[in-house]
Amino acid sequence: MATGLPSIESSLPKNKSLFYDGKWQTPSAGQWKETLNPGNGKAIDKILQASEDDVDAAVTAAHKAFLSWKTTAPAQRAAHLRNAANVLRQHAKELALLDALNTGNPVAEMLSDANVAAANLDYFAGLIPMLKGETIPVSDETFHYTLREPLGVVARIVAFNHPVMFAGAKLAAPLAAGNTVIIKPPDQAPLSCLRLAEILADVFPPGVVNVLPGGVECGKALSTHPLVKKVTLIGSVPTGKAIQKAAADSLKPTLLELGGKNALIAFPDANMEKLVESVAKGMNFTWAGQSCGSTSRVFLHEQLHDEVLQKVTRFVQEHFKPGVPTEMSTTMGPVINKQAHDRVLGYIESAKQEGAKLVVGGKPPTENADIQGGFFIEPTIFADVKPTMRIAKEEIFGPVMSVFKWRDEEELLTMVNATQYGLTASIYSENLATAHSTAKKVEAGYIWVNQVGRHFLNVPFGGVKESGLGREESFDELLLFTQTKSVNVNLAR
Ligand SMILES: NC(=O)c1ccc[n+]([C@@H]2O[C@H](COP(=O)([O-])OP(=O)(O)OC[C@H]3O[C@@H](n4cnc5c(N)ncnc54)[C@H](O)[C@@H]3O)[C@@H](O)[C@H]2O)c1
Repeated sequence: MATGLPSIESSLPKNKSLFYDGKWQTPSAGQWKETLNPGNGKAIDKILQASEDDVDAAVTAAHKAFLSWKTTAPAQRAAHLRNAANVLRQHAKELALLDALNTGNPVAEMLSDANVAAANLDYFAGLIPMLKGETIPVSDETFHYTLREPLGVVARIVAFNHPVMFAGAKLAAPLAAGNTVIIKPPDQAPLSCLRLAEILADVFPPGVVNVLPGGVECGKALSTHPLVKKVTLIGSVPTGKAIQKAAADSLKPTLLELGGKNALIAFPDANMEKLVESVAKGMNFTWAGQSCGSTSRVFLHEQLHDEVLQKVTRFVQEHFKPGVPTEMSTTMGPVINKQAHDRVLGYIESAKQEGAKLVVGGKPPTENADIQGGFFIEPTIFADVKPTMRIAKEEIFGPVMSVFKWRDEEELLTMVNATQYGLTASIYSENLATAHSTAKKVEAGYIWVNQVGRHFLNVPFGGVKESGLGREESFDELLLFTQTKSVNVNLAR
């Protein structure tokens, strides 16, 4: 085990069931699901799964807790959130180790995840005093004002690529606004969320924070339960659509952070050194490309195409080597499971058949004996990609980069916007007029200029088109967990 990290045994959660009403509960149906280590394909443990009845019991408890949490003084709510942030920071290493073990993402890169969640808790704690209403002038005989009120029980369903970062960070805004929360961890990687429930057990009053491991049944029950007043998802477009439909029956609002097929656009005047590193890093090969924001479509102007492609290939070969995820020296992990492995290899095969040029990778690695049995795929780059190919259009969620060559700016923008997705985009140019005018024309919710991949708390994050609904990581997110009540007072004597 690498220096500075706790042991895996001491990090594992002791509880493998459901946490609600401030206690570990025995589920009604007693269904277990095996959870795997994607680094070697072996089972780690079995986790109990929440059924529809369990969801009902948990929501009822969370609703009861809501009735007192919503009237808890703002400063006191903020203190709870800040305590939670401190607890997360204290446990950052063990949580990183659990996520490395259970998702395959390299531990060195996961060390910041609990800290990002903690930063969100602190940020939203700080915003609580900003949840103010307004006075509205109408006439001399009447007085009008608004109150910002919480919604009730909020369900937050999260994806597998950063479990504890998503679970911890996504608690913050709804709790800050006075809602209670049920987290549904990713079914593939629930361990760090169970540990999170253990370490936060005494931080909040019973029923305020609840964690229900489970699969689709649990997610569906949360989306339809009448006492769940908002359902949110970090996940794929098809799941987002299923949740939206399920929530429609009770007119539940949704907040959806979904997939992406994001573009990185390089103009001829881009800074070569910055560009090469960003093309390689923007693909997030470290976690096998499994990030919604990965710039998986790279549009290189013909003047710099060959040089950039050659340099990026070298950079990728030097910097991303598949290895054991729980080792600090590892620079690239596997995909999450066999199904994802087969899907990504299927995309690689389709690209070859459709005439794209395989530049590097394209197969499972064979040279490292320590990772046999894991779901690894070499970092893969295809050049000569055409907009009609499957790898140009569909989210692969694997370590596969598609490189396009462009000449004409209008054609470039048509290609960039020819996708159902619209999450992120990155623009490289030393000419700010070029960069800003391109930023206006690209159909994406979050755009980087001369940088890639970074999130900035306080700057709204979210997608357009089918990449999602609503904005997070900002004041907008806080408001999305409130509703306005208008009070109209008659002043006539
Ligand atoms: N926009 C973002 O911020 C963001 C961040 C990370 C990942 N993602 C996206 O997430 C996807 C990968 O994650 P995934 O494979 O875990 O996604 P997924 O959609 O398969 O699952 C996400 C979550 O939804 C649950 N779920 C599945 N079907 C459901 C249903 N019918 N009703 C309710 N819940 C249901 C799952 O159990 C899981 O917890 C990619 O598309 C990726 O781009 C988006």
